Amino acid sequence: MILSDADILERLEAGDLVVDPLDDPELQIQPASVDLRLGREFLEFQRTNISCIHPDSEQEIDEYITETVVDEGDDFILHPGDFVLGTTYERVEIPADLIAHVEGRSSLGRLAVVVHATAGLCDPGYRGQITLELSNLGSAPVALTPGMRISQLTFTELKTPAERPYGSDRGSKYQDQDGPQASRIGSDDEFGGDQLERDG
Ligand SMILES: Nc1ccn([C@H]2C[C@H](O)[C@@H](COP(=O)(O)OP(=O)(O)OP(=O)(O)O)O2)c(=O)n1
Repeated sequence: MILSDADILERLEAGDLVVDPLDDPELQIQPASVDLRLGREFLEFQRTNISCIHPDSEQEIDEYITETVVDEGDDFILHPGDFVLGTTYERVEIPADLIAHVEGRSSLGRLAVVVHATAGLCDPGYRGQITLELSNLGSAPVALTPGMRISQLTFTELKTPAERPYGSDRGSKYQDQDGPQASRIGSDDEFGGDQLERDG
């Protein structure tokens, strides 16, 4: 079951679902979602210097990325073909019996701005800001203003609460993330072909 505006408000008031800060609930709580705003930090990917990223090398990923913090009153220009990581301004806490989906807003989709390239799921138990995978599929640069409502979160109730919510085991690489976080796939417990060869 997907939560409606009334359900969302009830869970926010109960305190187990957190969206913080929720400065303008009337504007941000939509019929069945909560609009989240864009933060000021961005991780940009260099176009040169690295010929190939090996996902199990966090050093290569970190070398390939630079951080930009947009000054108050300025915009971040997302150029055609760009892919950057942004962050929601709000921090969320998802209780063990809900799963949240990050969706783009139609108004930005109509400008060819995609808010999550692949991953759009916030696990039961997840706490932190949400990293946005921003890309511009259009042919004109688009100015993104920190504070603008950029994405929306929908909530689905699980049949039973998760037994091992996010944060309760040794995965959970992104728990309590603050600002955009680059891929930490290299921290996976089991990674790559060696494991497959051993299994085979
Ligand atoms: N666009 C997104 C999608 C997810 N998340 C956060 C909330 C998720 O609960 C957490 C982990 O997401 P995934 O399970 O999709 O990621 P991984 O499987 O790569 O990480 P882990 O191994 O930690 O589960 O990251 C995020 O910040 N931004």
